[in-house]
Amino acid sequence: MAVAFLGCTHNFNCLALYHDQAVLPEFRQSKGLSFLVNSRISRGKQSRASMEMRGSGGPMTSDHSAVKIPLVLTVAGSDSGAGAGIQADLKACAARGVYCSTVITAVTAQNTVGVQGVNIVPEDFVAEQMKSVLSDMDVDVNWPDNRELQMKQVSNSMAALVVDPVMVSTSGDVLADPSILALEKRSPCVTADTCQKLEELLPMADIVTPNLKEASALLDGVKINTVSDMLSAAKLLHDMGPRNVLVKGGDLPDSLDAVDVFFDGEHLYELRSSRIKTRNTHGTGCTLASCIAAELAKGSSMLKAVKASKFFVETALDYSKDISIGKGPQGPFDHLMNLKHNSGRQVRFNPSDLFLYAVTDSRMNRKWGHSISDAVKDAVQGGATIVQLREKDIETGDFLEAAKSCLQICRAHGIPLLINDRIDVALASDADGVHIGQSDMPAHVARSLLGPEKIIGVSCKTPEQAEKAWLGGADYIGSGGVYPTNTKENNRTIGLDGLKTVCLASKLPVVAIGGINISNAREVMEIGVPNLKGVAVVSALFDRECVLTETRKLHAVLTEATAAAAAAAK
Ligand SMILES: Nc1ncnc2c1ncn2[C@@H]1O[C@H](COP(=O)(O)OP(=O)(O)OP(=O)(O)O)[C@@H](O)[C@H]1O
Ligand SMILES: Cc1ncc(CO)c(N)n1
Ligand SMILES: [Mg+2]
Repeated sequence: MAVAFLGCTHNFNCLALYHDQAVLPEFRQSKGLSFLVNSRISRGKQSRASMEMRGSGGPMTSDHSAVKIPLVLTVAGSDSGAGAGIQADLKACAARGVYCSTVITAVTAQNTVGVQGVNIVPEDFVAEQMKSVLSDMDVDVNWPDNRELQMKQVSNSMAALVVDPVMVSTSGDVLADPSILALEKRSPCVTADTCQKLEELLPMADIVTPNLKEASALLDGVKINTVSDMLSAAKLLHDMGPRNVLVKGGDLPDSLDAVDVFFDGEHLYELRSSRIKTRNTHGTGCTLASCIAAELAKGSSMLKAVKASKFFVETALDYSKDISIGKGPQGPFDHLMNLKHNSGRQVRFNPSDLFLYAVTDSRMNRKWGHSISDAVKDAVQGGATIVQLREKDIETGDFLEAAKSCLQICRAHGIPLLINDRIDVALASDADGVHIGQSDMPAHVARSLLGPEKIIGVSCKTPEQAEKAWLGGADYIGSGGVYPTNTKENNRTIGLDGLKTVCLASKLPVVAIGGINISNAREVMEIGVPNLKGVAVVSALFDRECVLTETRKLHAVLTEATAAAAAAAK
């Protein structure tokens, strides 16, 4: 049968799924195995441009109303503790902006202590779930009765296939075959038959992602204790047929880094990230695999998907390193990176605070004989909705004193005060947060220092920087220079187009910055993207004799521009 996925209008929907023995009945021994099938981007049907457009919220389909969403389907086991398995896949895909449907192959009774039981879903019912999803969710599949044809159908209709050969978790729990669990988790924990059946699947995979124990099991028990062993294992696994191999080194003994080895059949890559010191690593493997699937579904190439996914895991582990869920040795982590926000933060950042964003400049204040606190007072009274102290040539002690007095002014008006770059000054003064640039402290480090309640803004000129800011836990993006400016040396101008590109690429609220004043603020607000929340200005307010008057004028321009935009949208 002609496979509709490749030929129909839906062909830039990508599906990822874990296969299981229900569609591969001959894999009976491997009941607990889960396999992830993914998008065929690497096989190159879609144009990258169309994938990117879809990833950013467009384009519309031919009926002009529906927004196409990248899809992932996982076929895997459920983890009642919700750190790994299906639950990890759902959270990882949600965090990556991809829809995930789920076919459940096994239900585990599991928590942070370990796996207490496994209940296998009958093969027929796994097949029924597959049929329900595949016959409906944008993959136009004609579902055959014959199991072998079903397997072919699934393989053909997916854009690519990711196989995560789940057999042994980091906790040491055996997930490959329930009969082994009943035998007190003895070692070797994976049956030869399981490996043999998996071998049959590998040639179909676009990538296989074993951890150290799983790689060893697939290679007849070969010892993998060093990075050099991992490199050899990746090559040997590649000989078993998958297009790409990722040997995950989360459990590598005595390793200061978290090292994974990637092999595409030609080049070997050692992918290193910092090893986060935390008990909360349950489900890193599932998360990595589903994140790779999600990135592929968005149109990424394989290596880029793997790198982005590794960075995602590292960032989420770092964010979650001090959360406490469960009493056992291996806790879950927070894929969406907002649990601490919700439990701790009293007043969440309000994006409308970005409306008129005043950024101070000591040189200008000196020129006009204004003290920092007088300048801030005038800006606040004139209608500034947030203030940032950007003091480049001031002693630390003076900066702290200025921050404290400005904080009193801002608090009295109920508006936030941010500190540029200096996390120490923000902490010492108890300011509301910081604004950081690309060469300052990375957002995720700032977040871990400042905790969940402080506001973090990051300057971004590109969608890639915006993505990193979001992953790092930023609350907003400052994007520019929109126009040329003298306030900042060597600052590349990105123009209104560059601003719009960053806004469209991010879910975060954005404030425009760079050369904005009362004569051009209106055209900035008129670019017509909902997450552009306001303008940030320096000289338009502070390189003027009367800060109060200038702020009032700019406030009026912005109010008019937003009212006009709202009327036009109706
Ligand atoms: N402490 C850590 N800090 C940073 N990265 C880590 C850490 N632990 C694991 N990783 C990364 O997480 C990913 C998953 O690797 P791991 O070897 O733990 O898989 P796994 O054993 O299949 O996971 P699990 O069984 O816990 O779901 C890899 O990219 C690995 O480098
Ligand atoms: C259901 C399930 N799948 C995978 C893993 C691997 O972490 C786990 N612990 N539980
Ligand atoms: Mg692990």
